[in-house]
Amino acid sequence: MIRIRNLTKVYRSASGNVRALDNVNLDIERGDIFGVIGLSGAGKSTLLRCINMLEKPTSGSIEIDGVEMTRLSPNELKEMRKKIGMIFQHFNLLSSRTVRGNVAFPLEIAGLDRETINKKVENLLKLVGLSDKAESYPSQLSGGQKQRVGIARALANDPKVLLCDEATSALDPETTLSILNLLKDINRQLGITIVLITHEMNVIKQICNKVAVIEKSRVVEQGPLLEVFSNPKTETARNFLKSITLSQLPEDLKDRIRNLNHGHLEGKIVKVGFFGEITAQPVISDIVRKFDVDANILYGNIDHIQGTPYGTLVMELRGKNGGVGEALKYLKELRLDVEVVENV
Ligand SMILES: Nc1ncnc2c1ncn2[C@@H]1O[C@H](COP(=O)(O)OP(=O)(O)OP(=O)(O)O)[C@@H](O)[C@H]1O
Repeated sequence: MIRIRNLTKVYRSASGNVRALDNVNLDIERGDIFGVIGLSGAGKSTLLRCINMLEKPTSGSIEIDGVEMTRLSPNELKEMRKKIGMIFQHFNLLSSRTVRGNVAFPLEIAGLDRETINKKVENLLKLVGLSDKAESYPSQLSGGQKQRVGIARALANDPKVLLCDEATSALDPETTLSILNLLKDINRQLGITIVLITHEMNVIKQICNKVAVIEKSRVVEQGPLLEVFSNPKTETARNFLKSITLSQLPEDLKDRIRNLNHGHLEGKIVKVGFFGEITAQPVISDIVRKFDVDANILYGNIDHIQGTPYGTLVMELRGKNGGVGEALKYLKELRLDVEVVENV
């Protein structure tokens, strides 16, 4: 569906050149919800904006449905852009138009007749759950409602692809979830391919089936979500995974750790992040047996990404003759994320 080859983008300015994308290759298939994750400045927005030619690539190829985007004439590009909807972090709505007027806007530009426009707008507002807000102005809407208008407007010309530029970054967690669920429904119901960029692993885990990790202008990992995060090969991917596995610990845990009745054995409080198959292995009883340590579980949580478990475990390990150190080494060899919270 979208085939990107050797895409390079260099911004040139008086203060010097910035290579925002360096030889990027990506394959996005029809029906994918494809997430691109990376830190600030990695090149995510540039990549998204190159897909619909809002930024002109310096070199390389972008094919959408077999059409080479970099070779289109201005008129051909205008037509092709109708097939590519886009939504933005700050919604980019027209403040002087009502919700209805905003959604109708691309249809008016496309030259459709009033009756067709009215009908389409009605259906779109129903799809995004805003039928009762048709006559409201953007300033009268919440962030989540504004993004719903953005989505309805992006879908007006029946696109095949929807590009989402940090679409939930300005929203609270609950609203984020409702917008992500709406995007998932749209993907399923209308068969629209979605490409989204984000710096938040929580967004990726919620809806994407495939992911690319972008680091300093290059795609360093890509593939099915579970494949990439079951066996992350780069520090960047590992850190994104840690952001959900080694998640925030409860406030009272520190007090509980402080109040533990410390014995005379050497001990450590360790936080272990796990993802995937490893949860099926009896790692705790393994370390107890192999290294003659005591394991006291202080906290644990478990969640699922597409049926695959992941989570965090905090435990107190105590032992003698270096047993705790050996146990930690063993856990790391199993590719678990291990962090020593405190020596006790
Ligand atoms: N118009 C521009 N002119 C010059 N440099 C630019 C321009 N747009 C982006 N850049 C630079 O290109 C690099 C990639 O920027 P880009 O916005 O694509 O990253 P990003 O991953 O989307 O970051 P963020 O999450 O902070 O938006 C950065 O170093 C940025 O400063």
